[in-house]
Amino acid sequence: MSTTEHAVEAVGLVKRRGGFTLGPLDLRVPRGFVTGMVGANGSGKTTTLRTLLGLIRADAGSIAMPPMGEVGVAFDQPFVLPYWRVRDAAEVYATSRPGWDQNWFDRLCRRFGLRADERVKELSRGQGNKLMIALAMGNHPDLLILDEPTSGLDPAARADLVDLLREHMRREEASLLFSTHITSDLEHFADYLVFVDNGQVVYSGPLDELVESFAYVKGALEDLTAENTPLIRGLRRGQANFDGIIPTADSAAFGPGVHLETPTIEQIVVHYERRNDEEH
Ligand SMILES: Nc1ncnc2c1ncn2[C@@H]1O[C@H](COP(=O)(O)OP(=O)(O)OP(=O)(O)O)[C@@H](O)[C@H]1O
Repeated sequence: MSTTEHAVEAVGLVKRRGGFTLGPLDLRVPRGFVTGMVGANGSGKTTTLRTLLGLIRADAGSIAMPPMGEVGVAFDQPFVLPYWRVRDAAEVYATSRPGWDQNWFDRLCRRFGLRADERVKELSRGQGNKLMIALAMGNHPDLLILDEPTSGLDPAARADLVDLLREHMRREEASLLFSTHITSDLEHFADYLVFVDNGQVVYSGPLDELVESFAYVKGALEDLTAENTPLIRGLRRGQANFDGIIPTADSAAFGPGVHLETPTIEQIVVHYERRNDEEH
């Protein structure tokens, strides 16, 4: 086991796909913590994860991470064949994953409501996701990389998955990197955040620091001035009011009538990604 403080470290990573370029970007996943990855559709989250894992080849950059057999991986496009039964998928994984724990996999299947004799092609999208997660976790990997693990899951199943991942993370060495569009999955769960926008990492660091560095601002249109308007990211003007986010350091530029509050992650992501009204 490596003693470095990062479970994954990529430097100067570049991947070109059609007209899209990912990077150059640096990415570090702290060992022993939960790192969430957010970004708009097409911003490059899946490309980043696949490139880190060597599933697609990087055009430039260096990547340090454990060997594939020791990493638990789940993508929304399954690595399993449609005519396999759940138990066949487990057999294949058992031969390629050091430390495969069949009892643990069976327990995960029971928890997820998956039957060993069910065929992969007969699973719903959510059940397919659960199977991929059970397979990914079947050998208690130190590093889990999950691409949108909660998509397609109903609210109870989502909450249960987050609980399961929390239990997994109690192990000292466990590290988790996962992408999501459901920012509420990150609240009270992720320690670090990687925010990808148009192929670039625009933030990578502690989640708390990101939340503290922005304020959600809401006020009447007459409170907007030539000085404070350019400070607002994702400015949205309604009939009488506006909202957006600003760097916390710029709070003093807004008068007492303007309401400032700690933003949710969703507010940061939504306002960061949206263009200001006048740019539409
Ligand atoms: N197989 C491919 N060939 C060419 N271009 C691709 C391929 N897959 C993805 N792309 C392009 O790479 C870009 C990033 O896609 P990617 O799937 O990484 O985004 P994402 O952030 O995971 O999006 P989403 O949230 O919708 O899953 C997109 O613009 C897409 O068009």
